[in-house]
Amino acid sequence: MKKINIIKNRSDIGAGTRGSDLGVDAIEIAAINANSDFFNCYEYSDLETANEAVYEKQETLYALRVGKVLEVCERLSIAVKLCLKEEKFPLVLSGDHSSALGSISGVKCANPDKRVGVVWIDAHADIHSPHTTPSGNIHGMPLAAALADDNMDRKVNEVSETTHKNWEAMKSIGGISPKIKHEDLVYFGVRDTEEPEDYTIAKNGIKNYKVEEVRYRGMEVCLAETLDRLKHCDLIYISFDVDSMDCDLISKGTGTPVSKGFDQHEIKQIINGVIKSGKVACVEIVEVNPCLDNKGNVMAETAFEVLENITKTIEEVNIK
Ligand SMILES: NC(=[NH2+])NCCC[C@H](N)C(=O)O
Repeated sequence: MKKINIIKNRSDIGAGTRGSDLGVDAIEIAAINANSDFFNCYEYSDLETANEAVYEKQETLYALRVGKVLEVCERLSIAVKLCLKEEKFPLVLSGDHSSALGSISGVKCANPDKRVGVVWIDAHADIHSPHTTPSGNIHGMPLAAALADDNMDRKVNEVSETTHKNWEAMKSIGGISPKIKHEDLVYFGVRDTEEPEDYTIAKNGIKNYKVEEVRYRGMEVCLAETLDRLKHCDLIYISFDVDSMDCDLISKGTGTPVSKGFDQHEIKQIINGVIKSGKVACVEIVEVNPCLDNKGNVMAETAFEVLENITKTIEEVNIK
């Protein structure tokens, strides 16, 4: 059986609001307060961050702190790759969602000949490039980097030479670019996008299982379709951004909260359903921000509930 390795990546510099670096510890505190020894049961590694970059003067306006985000993604990529090479299962807990580029890169670099699919559970599409971003925040860009797709048809920003150089490096972490294909990406819960994102999603026929669609057509049907869409993929990476959940129902403890999302039971069903395919190589949980929680530590508590539940499924599928 593959051993689970928890990678704690307390990096928040890809977000516009500080505090998601504390998300990992908030989840750990949620576990301790629930009398769970979860975090004492698994091997873990702490990734070195570059959060001091928040104090630097910003020159790369359309990819804020890009040099440092690149550094952290490279580090995470190596950690995930090593973990997979050692036949372990990387369970990644990150701060902001820019980290997903590191995890996807790690999965791909450990398996350069394999086709990697992505299930992205999020309120946001995170498929901007520096050329289209409305904010400059790189947590809105990891998928564009993994797909190596700048969406130049919808270019709105003039990017500087430094931004360009670093963004090109982001697209080619580990020397493989692109890491994934558009048809191997499936969204769940995306409901807060900008026009350039809508354009590229439509142009490339990327499927988004909206909250209403999942409820109307049924989870089973949507999961079966997802696995069918990803049938040509050898491996699957699952990214769970907690803002995919309904911020009015759960909590606002995340950088960019959005209403009308999933509840935690639906999230467990999605993640467990995909894990049961036996193809999942890595799962990541991101964007818990306890500084913004309007209900104490509820977002982290909910993330822990999901984490504990899906870990059981990872172990069950592993045992078989
Ligand atoms: N991972 C996230 N929370 N992403 C939010 C992105 C929001 C917006 N689309 C932006 O690019 O700025």
